[in-house]
Amino acid sequence: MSAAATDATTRGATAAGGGAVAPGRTVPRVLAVAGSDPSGGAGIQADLKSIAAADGYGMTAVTALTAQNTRGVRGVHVPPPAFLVDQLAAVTDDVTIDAVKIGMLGSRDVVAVVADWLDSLPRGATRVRPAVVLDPVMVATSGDRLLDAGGERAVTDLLGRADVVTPNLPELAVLLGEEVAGDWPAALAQARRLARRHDVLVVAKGGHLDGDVAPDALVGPDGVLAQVDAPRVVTTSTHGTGCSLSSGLATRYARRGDWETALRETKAWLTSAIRAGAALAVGEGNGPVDHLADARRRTPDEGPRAAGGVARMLAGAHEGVGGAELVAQWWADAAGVRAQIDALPFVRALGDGTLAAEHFRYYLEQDALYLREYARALARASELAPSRAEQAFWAGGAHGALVTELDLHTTWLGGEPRDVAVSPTTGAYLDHLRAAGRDYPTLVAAVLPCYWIYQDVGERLAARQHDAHPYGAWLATYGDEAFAAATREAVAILERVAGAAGAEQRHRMAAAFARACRHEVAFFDQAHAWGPPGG
Ligand SMILES: Nc1ncnc2c1ncn2[C@@H]1O[C@H](COP(=O)(O)OP(=O)(O)O)[C@@H](O)[C@H]1O
Ligand SMILES: Cc1ncc(COP(=O)(O)O)c(N)n1
Repeated sequence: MSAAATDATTRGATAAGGGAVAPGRTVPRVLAVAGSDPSGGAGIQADLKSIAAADGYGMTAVTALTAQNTRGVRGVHVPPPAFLVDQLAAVTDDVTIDAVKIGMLGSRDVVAVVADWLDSLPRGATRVRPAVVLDPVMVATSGDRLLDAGGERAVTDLLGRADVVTPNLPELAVLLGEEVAGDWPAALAQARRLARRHDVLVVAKGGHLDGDVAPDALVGPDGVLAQVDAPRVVTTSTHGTGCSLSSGLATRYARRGDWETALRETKAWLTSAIRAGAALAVGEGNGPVDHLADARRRTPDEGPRAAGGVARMLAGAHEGVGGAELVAQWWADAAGVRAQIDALPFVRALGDGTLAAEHFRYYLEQDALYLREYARALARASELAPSRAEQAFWAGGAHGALVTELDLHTTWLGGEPRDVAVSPTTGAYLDHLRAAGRDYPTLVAAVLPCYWIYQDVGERLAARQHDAHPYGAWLATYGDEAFAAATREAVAILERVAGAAGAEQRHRMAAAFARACRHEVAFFDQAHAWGPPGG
């Protein structure tokens, strides 16, 4: 590659994005009012894991105990409803609740307790009423009943007390007194009828339909507000998907304040959790999803439980897996974070042109700080590179970051970047690059996601460019072929280095790569998480 082409390389511009809790806001305090599943995949157990995966603080008021596993429900015990009253009062008297998820209720008496409790929650200006997501659980994935007949009728009374309701298709039909929808348009029409009848938002879920796509949609009284599609995962690990979706949604709404954003982020996370479920090898029937799969990948070097990519990668080290195969696995394991980036408010607003100027400026200023230090990491890679070609490649990348890219920032910012403070997100990413030190393979793995994820997300953003787009010229830089070529070359270097590395070294590389991917998400989200309010 020519020096000129390398100059255009590092990244057409920058990255930004998330996961972290926004400043000034606390970790959302989320209460699940639901039943217990001792096998851990559904009910309050799924809720606590989902809330944790969404960075929330989880609490539970237990409505019912079930004796169930992945194969079916053997028994249901509903404790005296008066004790649920006590549980709800104990939490409410002491804790400000940001969001509530309601799941299995079991019986009509329990529904009545929950209805009364919802009515007692604060309204008005002094204490903010929590957001309420109702998952009207009636039947388990195994086909067993989880709500008695009287409860089925009573649960309709709860609909008007919720902000969002998340029925699966059979539950939607029961709530309307209609036949189960046979296709997606019929499901959307039913969701709209339910939304109208009870003045509530409905999440229509396509999990029970067939086809390559598993669609979900946020539907209001006037129709579909947003449709969120995901690839349908071919798996039997779907025990608890409805519980997990609703509690993840409640937690993310408490943080984001926007149902569409919360649904997009929750769907991206859940798809990745469903994909990872089979590897848990829990049970013989419909197994659970792996709620914490992303978190495990984020810290693959921090514990013996490291699963998924790292486990496969370590196995690969013994089986003589080649560098290209290994790197392909790391990239496949990053599918979840790539979906998360696509779903971020910053990235969506940049794509559709509605991004607030203050948020774009915040991002550019942090990116300028990032690029100065990123260039140092690339220069260090150049210094350590074993061959002249790799030495020249990384030196070209460092030059490109300092000159081509920072010039671009200066143009967009209308002058040299201001002397702003390094944000916690930028600082954490830079610390990660510094931590690779003088270990060439780890350093190569740590700097790679900045090329690759940026190029991957950028390809989709570049396609959104048009003449009247306010960020059109910026989006066009994402489609730069020289940058795509540099990314391919960087990946080829990573494959070579991984191929030559031993098992321990491969472990360190996988960890550095996965962690840098997580930092990319946070970087793309940081203007919304830390920046000024968008106008
Ligand atoms: N095989 C699958 N692949 C991808 N997503 C799925 C799959 N099965 C269910 N989902 C998703 O899981 C969530 C729960 O869906 P669903 O199965 O319809 O509800 P429930 O678990 O309440 O029966 C939805 O977001 C749905 O799209
Ligand atoms: C205690 C309890 N609550 C809910 C469900 C529904 O599970 P799914 O999300 O698979 O429909 C369940 N099986 N057990």
